[in-house]
Amino acid sequence: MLQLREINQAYDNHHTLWDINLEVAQNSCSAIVGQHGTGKTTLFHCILGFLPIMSGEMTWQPKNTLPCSLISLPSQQRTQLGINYVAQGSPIFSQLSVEDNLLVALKAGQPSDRPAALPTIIRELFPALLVQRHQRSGALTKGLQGQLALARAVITHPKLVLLDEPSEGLSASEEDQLVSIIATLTQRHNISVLLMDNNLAFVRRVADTFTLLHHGRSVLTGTAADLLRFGGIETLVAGTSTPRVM
Ligand SMILES: Nc1ncnc2c1ncn2[C@@H]1O[C@H](COP(=O)(O)OP(=O)(O)OP(=O)(O)O)[C@@H](O)[C@H]1O
Repeated sequence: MLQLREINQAYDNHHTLWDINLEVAQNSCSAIVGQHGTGKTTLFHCILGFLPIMSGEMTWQPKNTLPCSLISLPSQQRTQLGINYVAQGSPIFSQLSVEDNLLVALKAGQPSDRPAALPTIIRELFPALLVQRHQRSGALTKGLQGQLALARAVITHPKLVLLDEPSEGLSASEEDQLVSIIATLTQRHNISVLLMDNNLAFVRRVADTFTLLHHGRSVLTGTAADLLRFGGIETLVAGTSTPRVM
């Protein structure tokens, strides 16, 4: 549904992304891994339209629609096409209740005369948030704040959601919940996921495919099972070795 071909990007004269190819399929979760400063955030920002690219093509084609190029579209139009984003650190309105956080996100995505009730996707995927719906959001655990940020992003049924380091700081049980939520999003709700995360154990559990970025280049792609086959990815992602596969 999203296809990137030969994407190049530079901050002034600092060439950051080099000939990046990437595909996110319908009903799938894809992961980008790579050491700090290798260009993961920059790539996300190019997809979201926050940053211009120098060259390359980005084609958007959800199921049963004609392909369109994202390149010339401003970020707001990309959101309207169904591309949503959860930035790092679970961005929420911490002074508002859980329910108000969700309703604000819902109202932002639909005409104001619609009744404001929490949709099924929230009831089905985030039962723990419903239990705490009157709680001040800033008082939630880190894991539930992450769930709330994700719930805000999917409440309007986007087609693709980009997640920045979603497993960061989660306990084992919070990570289990997130794996299950993402599987349900992709398989039952037709919302594909593109995430960046260097927690490779998490990536193996949650993703169908991965792309390894190294110094702004995609040096390895494969299925999540392939992550186990290639030795040394942990040290590469941690920045303590150089890639053997180019
Ligand atoms: N606004 C900016 N202006 C100039 N250079 C930038 C800017 N943002 C990032 N860079 C540079 O671009 C390169 C890629 O940074 P980026 O943040 O995309 O990497 P990352 O893989 O997301 O890193 P991290 O895992 O630490 O978030 C780095 O060399 C960084 O210093």
